[in-house]
Amino acid sequence: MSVLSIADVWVERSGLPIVRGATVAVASGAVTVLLGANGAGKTTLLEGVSGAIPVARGEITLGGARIEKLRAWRRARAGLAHVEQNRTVFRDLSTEDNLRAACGPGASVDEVFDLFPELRKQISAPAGLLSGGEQQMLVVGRALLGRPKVLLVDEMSLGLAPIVVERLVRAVRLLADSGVGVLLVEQFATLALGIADRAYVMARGEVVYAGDGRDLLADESLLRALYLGDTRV
Ligand SMILES: Nc1ncnc2c1ncn2[C@@H]1O[C@H](COP(=O)(O)OP(=O)(O)OP(=O)(O)O)[C@@H](O)[C@H]1O
Repeated sequence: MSVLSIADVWVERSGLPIVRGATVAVASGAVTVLLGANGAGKTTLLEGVSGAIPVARGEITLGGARIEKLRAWRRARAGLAHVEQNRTVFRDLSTEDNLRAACGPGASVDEVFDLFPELRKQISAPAGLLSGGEQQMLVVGRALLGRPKVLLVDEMSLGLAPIVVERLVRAVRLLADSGVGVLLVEQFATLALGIADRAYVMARGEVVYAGDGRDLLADESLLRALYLGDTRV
């Protein structure tokens, strides 16, 4: 049973259809990866789902309720968290205060420190002085403190060293194991598929593959063909 269901969703930018009829299902307690070449429409789809930009057509259901017409903050309140591509923290606030500002009812900053012990060591440091990887951990941590049902994560690896990306991807897997439904857009395809339950590939605004993450990981030529947008495979 999907906690987030995206059905035949179309999203436009400057009047052009960028996402064309995408259908994606995200289950609780699972990692669903969304792959595709640059410009395929992954970011646009996530922004349509979170409400950052409007959806032109289609249905989005979160926990059984339709959300595609709600404003972004209402979708967030309904349990949808969006970690956007350009990580932003309150640079002058400490690590701890960044987290406290994001704490939802019943949530504790210790949950984030348990997931990312390296942040505990920087508890009093201004967030602007953290490394890129630590700032990304903080962004993910802030999102989880809102107790989301679903976490949309857009290329958290941007500009980070592979070892740090691996660390973040493992943490995302743990979040899913705790019950959150994760939709992960990631340019490190094999790394993401390594923790994924289900995978989708987009090409030129359309979903061209939907299937088991492990199947795709095991079939490199299929993955390559999908990235090139060859929908005949
Ligand atoms: N404001 C805009 N007006 C028109 N087209 C746009 C606008 N913004 C983005 N696009 C186009 O939309 C397409 C999809 O972009 P999007 O960022 O969603 O792709 P993506 O799959 O996330 O790729 P990337 O990995 O590069 O972020 C691209 O071809 C891009 O040029």
